[in-house]
Amino acid sequence: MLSKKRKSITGNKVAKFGSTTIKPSKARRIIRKFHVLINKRKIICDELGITLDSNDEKKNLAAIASQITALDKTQFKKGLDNTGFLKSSQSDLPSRDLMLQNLGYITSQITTEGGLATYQMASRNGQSTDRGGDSSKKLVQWLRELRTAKNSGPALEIGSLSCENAISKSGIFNPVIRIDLNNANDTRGITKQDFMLRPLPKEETDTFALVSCSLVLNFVPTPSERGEMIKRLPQFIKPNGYCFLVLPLPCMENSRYIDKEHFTKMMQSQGFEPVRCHDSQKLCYFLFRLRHKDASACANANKKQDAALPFDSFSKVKLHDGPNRNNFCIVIEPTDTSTY
Ligand SMILES: C[S@@+](CC[C@H](N)C(=O)[O-])C[C@H]1O[C@@H](n2cnc3c(N)ncnc32)[C@H](O)[C@@H]1O
Repeated sequence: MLSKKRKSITGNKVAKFGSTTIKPSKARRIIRKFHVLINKRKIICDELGITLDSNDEKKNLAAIASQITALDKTQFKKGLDNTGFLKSSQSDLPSRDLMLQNLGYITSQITTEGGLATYQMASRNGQSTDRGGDSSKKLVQWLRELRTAKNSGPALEIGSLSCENAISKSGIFNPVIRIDLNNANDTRGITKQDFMLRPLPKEETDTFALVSCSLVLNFVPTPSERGEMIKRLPQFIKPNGYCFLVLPLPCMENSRYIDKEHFTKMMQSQGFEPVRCHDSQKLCYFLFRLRHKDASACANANKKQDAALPFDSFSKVKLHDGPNRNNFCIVIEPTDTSTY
């Protein structure tokens, strides 16, 4: 019997991964919800003095559980039991009780909905269906246009969900080292590692011809942590090596605090020059090449060329205003030159 391709009610293909099948619209909802939950949790935990310094969900949940007893277990429990709480109780100035209740609610949502594993399953669905598929196809297309040779050296893919993507199959990079906070998808091909904790390369031979960071920066919870990730990137890349970055289009097109021009200046401050940029319906793709290894030297060189450019650091500055804009932001703290 011929197997029929499954479609959702809107005509979009329904993706199947292992035994899990979800519609693109549901995948989008899960991704959005997870981002909202982890961002709100970070804000509340900062306010309550609860330290979440791990990207390991189990450790985060254990940290909350251990510290909540000292704060107020009753309020936290109220939140845990109260489905739909977050929406109904939003307030500009949440009281401590409200924060604890919200934290309880967020914790229950993250736990019951499967947390990071569910989010990654939804992201994999996104890769193959409504986002136009694997984002590294664009990277490979660009590198072919740039006549990049086969076997150009090793690549590092941060936030990897599959060993079958174009970046791994093109033959341009060898080997492709794939890392992710959670390697639930492929325990052999993807190493469980937090990029922020990956040891810095000691020798240039340990660096990469390409670092790919597709839809990862938007996953990082706070503006300054995103900035720290950007600052780390050049340290892993060979001179003239590439950095491929992908962000959801609204982060670049519709934010109060960032746009493509501003983001490009941030990357330039870290020694990168822009090579390619492309918008699809939902995503914004960037390819940068590393020119200067030393960000402080690069900042000074750029400052001399154009004194108006704030190249040392990028704080939270409103660039665009309007009711329908989002608050996606990246903050780059001044580089501590003593560490160079
Ligand atoms: C939306 S998924 C994107 C996956 C894929 N690269 C793509 O383009 O579809 C984001 C992934 O980034 C991973 N991630 C976020 N921060 C990370 C970090 N510090 N180190 C490694 N992986 C990280 C998350 O675990 C998640 O699987």
